[in-house]
Amino acid sequence: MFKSFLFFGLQSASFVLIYVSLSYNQKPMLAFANAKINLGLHVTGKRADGYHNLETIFYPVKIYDVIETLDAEVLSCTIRGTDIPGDTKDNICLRAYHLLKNDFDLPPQHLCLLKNIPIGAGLGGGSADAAFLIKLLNEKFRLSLSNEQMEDYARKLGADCAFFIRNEAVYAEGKGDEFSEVSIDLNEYFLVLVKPGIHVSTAEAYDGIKPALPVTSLKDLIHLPLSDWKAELKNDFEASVFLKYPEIENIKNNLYHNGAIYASMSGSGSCVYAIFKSAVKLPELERTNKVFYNV
Ligand SMILES: C[C@](O)(CO)[C@H](O)COP(=O)(O)OP(=O)(O)OC[C@H]1O[C@@H](n2ccc(N)nc2=O)[C@H](O)[C@@H]1O
Ligand SMILES: Nc1ncnc2c1ncn2[C@@H]1O[C@H](COP(=O)(O)OP(=O)(O)OP(=O)(O)O)[C@@H](O)[C@H]1O
Repeated sequence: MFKSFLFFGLQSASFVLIYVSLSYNQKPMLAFANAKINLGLHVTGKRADGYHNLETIFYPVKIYDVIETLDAEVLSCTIRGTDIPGDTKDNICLRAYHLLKNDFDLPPQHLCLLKNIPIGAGLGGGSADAAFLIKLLNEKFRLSLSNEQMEDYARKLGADCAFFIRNEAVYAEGKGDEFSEVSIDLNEYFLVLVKPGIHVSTAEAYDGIKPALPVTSLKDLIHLPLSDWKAELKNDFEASVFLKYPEIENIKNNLYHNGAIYASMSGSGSCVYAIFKSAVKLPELERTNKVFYNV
């Protein structure tokens, strides 16, 4: 029910954006920026630049923001949907525009963002918006940037932003922006995301971590059968975040109780995802959380 409502909402919003574009006599330039989850996450060391080294598998999931860019007299940005904390002028979409504008003669744009991906959830929503806008501007203004060049721009905006340029499952290391191929496909499973009403700050979550080298790298662990992931695949953020917010651990336990093959917090939280063999309905979790089915 929620999913069809969401689908209808996104569809109608897209039609409105397309209608606005056409009435301005412009080709509609829309992007659907999806979220990600982390399949395992090891924080392996503290870096001299204040960031942390990590290893993780990024996996794209089907929850979307919608972004449109329109020619305009002056640069502006409108946000609809979920409220984003902070000032609109600091939105990462505007930062992405300015980054490209430094190197290319871009005309002013009106950026429209329909925000749907939960914020402070470990789903990389802000990073996705920025990466998809870079791809959109590259296409609209025929900048001829390669994926590598767009990844270099994205890296400047956020540690996990570069992933969304290619937007395929990858093994990531370094700050989360150095990639190698990994062959993983969860299409035959039913993925569920649970977002409690808790906002976890990424910087704070990193502060709560004591980095350590893993006994076995995720590069190897990820090839274990899915049934072994529960015992082997860990997210290092869980210990400190669960201590502060036991509700998040309860969600993970509830998902296992309901038959999940694997459940984990994504990134620095607060979102928890679960992999099921087939479709499920979780009314108990829906009472106090936002639940996204079949993502
Ligand atoms: C937790 C993850 O979602 C896992 O995928 C990401 O590492 C977060 O990446 P992100 O949101 O793109 O992070 P950024 O916006 O670049 O950084 C936010 C803050 O998180 C901390 N940070 C982030 C990434 C990283 N590898 N080490 C860090 O210590 C830093 O304090 C930084 O100031
Ligand atoms: N377009 C945007 N969408 C979401 N957040 C944005 C955006 N632009 C700026 N921000 C700021 O970024 C912060 C969180 O971003 P984001 O949603 O990427 O974090 P997250 O859900 O913790 O994911 P992750 O840590 O995995 O990147 C918000 O507090 C908000 O102030």
